[in-house]
Amino acid sequence: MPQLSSQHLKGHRELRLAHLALSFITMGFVWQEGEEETVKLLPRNLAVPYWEISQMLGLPPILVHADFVLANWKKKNLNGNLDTIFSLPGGESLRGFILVTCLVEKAAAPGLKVQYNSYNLQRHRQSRQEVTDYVDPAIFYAVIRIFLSGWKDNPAMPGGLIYEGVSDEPMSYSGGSAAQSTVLHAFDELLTIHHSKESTAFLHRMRDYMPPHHRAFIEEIQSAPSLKQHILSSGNEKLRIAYNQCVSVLADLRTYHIAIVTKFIVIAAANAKAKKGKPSHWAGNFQINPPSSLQERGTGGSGILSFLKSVRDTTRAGIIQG
Ligand code: HEM
Repeated sequence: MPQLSSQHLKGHRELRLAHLALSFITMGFVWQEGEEETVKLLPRNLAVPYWEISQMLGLPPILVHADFVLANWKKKNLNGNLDTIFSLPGGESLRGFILVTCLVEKAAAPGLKVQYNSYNLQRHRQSRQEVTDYVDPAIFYAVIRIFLSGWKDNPAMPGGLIYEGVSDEPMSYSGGSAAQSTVLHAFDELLTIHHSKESTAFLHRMRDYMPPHHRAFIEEIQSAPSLKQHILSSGNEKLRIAYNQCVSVLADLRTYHIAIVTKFIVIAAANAKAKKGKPSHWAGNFQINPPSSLQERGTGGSGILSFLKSVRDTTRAGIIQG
């Protein structure tokens, strides 16, 4: 592959498309042999343009949620049906995972506009239910997940990755995760939800994987006068009830997400372990060979269930008592 030049790219859209393309090529290159034969060096013909484009966009040189989901869709036909632009192994399940997550983002958009209310969060929850319809947990666990993994806090790549022609020192970056989605960060800030120190540290680190203007949007909500404080000092019962509804639905959404993660990771891990080495060790066309380094951790690198439960519980603790 010749070394690509980033000089001819014009405007934000072309840069985002280039980041998306190089991210998919990089994840495919790094994880093509599974977790056993991981590479230690990204060749310069890939690393140099990837680094330059990432610098221009203020994004890290790894696949992020803003690539994988937010930029990776196109209209399939005039009816507006969607398709992904780039793919990795995982077939229809991968397509379902990307597009359903994309629809969850879309469902959240009205909630991020001024008419913030619990109805929008309900819609957010409904669209998430489709993950179970379109994504096979066995394929998600054994085939898709590894390609979203990063080279930070990952025992399969403890030394990170050298970006040849950029630096001689290896660099470490977390993998793609919906924890990098702006949506729940924005809801948390709007409702003044305080998570534990450890969870906050992880979630704030995930903000470094967002496009800079997404991060700025969250910070702007954070620095604005507190909605919760206003409700508390107003003594207005209707406002308190409306606020509490929002907090409850956000906590319910997180409970639902925990159920999804249990199905797609915890139960899928147990099933994969039980089948290991057996001839039935196939899901559709894909052989089940799940990465062991990801058994306990999310692709973003978190210790999964304790983190998700803590975040759900601190959300619920935001309720204003009457
Ligand atoms: C098969 C479906 C899904 C699985 C297996 C899954 C798994 C996970 C895992 C393991 C984490 C922990 C962070 C990490 O280390 O990556 C996480 C966090 C998170 N996920 Fe998902 N996820 C799924 C679908 C979604 C969807 C559709 C969304 C919606 C945009 C979403 C939003 C989030 C958010 C916002 C967090 C951060 C924790 C929080 O704020 O509650 N996830 N997910």
